[in-house]
Amino acid sequence: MLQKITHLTVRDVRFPTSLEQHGSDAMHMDPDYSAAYVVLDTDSGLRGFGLTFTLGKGTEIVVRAVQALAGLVVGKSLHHIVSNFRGFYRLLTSDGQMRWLGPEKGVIHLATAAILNAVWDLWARVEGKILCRISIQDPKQIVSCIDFRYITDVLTEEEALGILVNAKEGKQQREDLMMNQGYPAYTTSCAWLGYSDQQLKQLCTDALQHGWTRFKVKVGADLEDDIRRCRLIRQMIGPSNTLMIDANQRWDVAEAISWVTRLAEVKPLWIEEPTSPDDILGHAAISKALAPLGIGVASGEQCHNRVMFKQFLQASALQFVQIDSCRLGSINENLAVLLMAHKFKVPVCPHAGGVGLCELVQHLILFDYICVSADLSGRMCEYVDHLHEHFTSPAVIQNAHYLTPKDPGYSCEMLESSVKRHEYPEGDVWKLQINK
Ligand SMILES: C[C@H](O)[C@@H](O)[C@@H](O)[C@H](O)C(=O)O
Ligand SMILES: [Mg+2]
Repeated sequence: MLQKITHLTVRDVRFPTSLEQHGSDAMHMDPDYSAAYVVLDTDSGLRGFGLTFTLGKGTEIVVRAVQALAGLVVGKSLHHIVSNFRGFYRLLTSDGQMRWLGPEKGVIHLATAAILNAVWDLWARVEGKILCRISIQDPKQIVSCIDFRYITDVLTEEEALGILVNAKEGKQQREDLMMNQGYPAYTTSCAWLGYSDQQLKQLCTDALQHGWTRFKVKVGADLEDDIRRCRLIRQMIGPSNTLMIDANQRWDVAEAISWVTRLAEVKPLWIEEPTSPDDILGHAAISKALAPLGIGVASGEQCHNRVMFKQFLQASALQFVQIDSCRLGSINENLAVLLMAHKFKVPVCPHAGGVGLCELVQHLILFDYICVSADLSGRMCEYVDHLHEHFTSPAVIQNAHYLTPKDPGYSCEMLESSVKRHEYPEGDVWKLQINK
């Protein structure tokens, strides 16, 4: 069976997380974690599920962008797509008219991610495997999914293949380790910017009891508040646990350096998104200034494509690469970034949280460890404890590690009942909000 894609559905699904300021940071004070949620139907009856993450308003624009791309997908067979996955990636990203809307950035790229995530999910389901196991199979197949256009000055197809072939050694032990112990995670759930000190303390106490050892705190709106909150959390977690801070692009370059210098006393491992996500040289300047303080720079959740990541790496502007499963063009583009990060010896610590991001990115980080980096030092994947109950195969955390997923696919199928209730604006949850 060729698994012909007969239909694409896309829905606007929003969760009112802003009501309790979950997810709030110095630039996004009231996010409603949302998704453009894609379902692909096939003639075999099997379906593929994918999504891209948004913050509420504007999700309808991403939905329209997915609809605009749908004609490139419907009617194709999965067999046809995956036998030339690079070509299919290009088809979606290089349409002679629609590429003007990007290229490979912004709404059109988020839409591409949602569709491609669903295609990867379908592929894994057809093979009856969890997603990361699909890509673990054969290095040649992996590189055939990557579009090397614009990055061959840093990574050629042959080099990529070399990295994957070299990493074959010890693969079984790494797979076993992931099965038994899982992938190390950190939590961002304790210290969103809108949380009170009391809430922060309570959540931190609970997290410590559950075995968390790595914590991220939102900063950037008010320096005195940041000093107080960071001292509080450092005091609670003690000197040997890990603390990271995240400013979500709030500062100019000089301001970032002076602000973070004031926070150096709490010994953060990294400052995340100190300034505009497009300012590669700005990040390089900040990295250079903070290196003597032992603070690295992390970014990636709004780094819009592999070309940007290439330049960040070339300019030594990042010490931690934060791939995102919905910002880049799905697994195809993330594979390119994982391989470039490996070449530059920069650890990958993915962005997750939101809605569905933990479910998706856990597959990518497993792939990274098993097939590319073979290394866990300095590496961890973000975890946020919200909205997992809406998925049919939610990410599972045990002892602050992501356990290897079990069900075939890419783990982002939502419960139909949840989708119905949260569909915007006609779902019950929103009808209630709107009528308040
Ligand atoms: C608006 C969102 O919650 C962001 O604050 C979040 O993705 C954050 O930057 C993170 O690193 O988890
Ligand atoms: Mg962040």
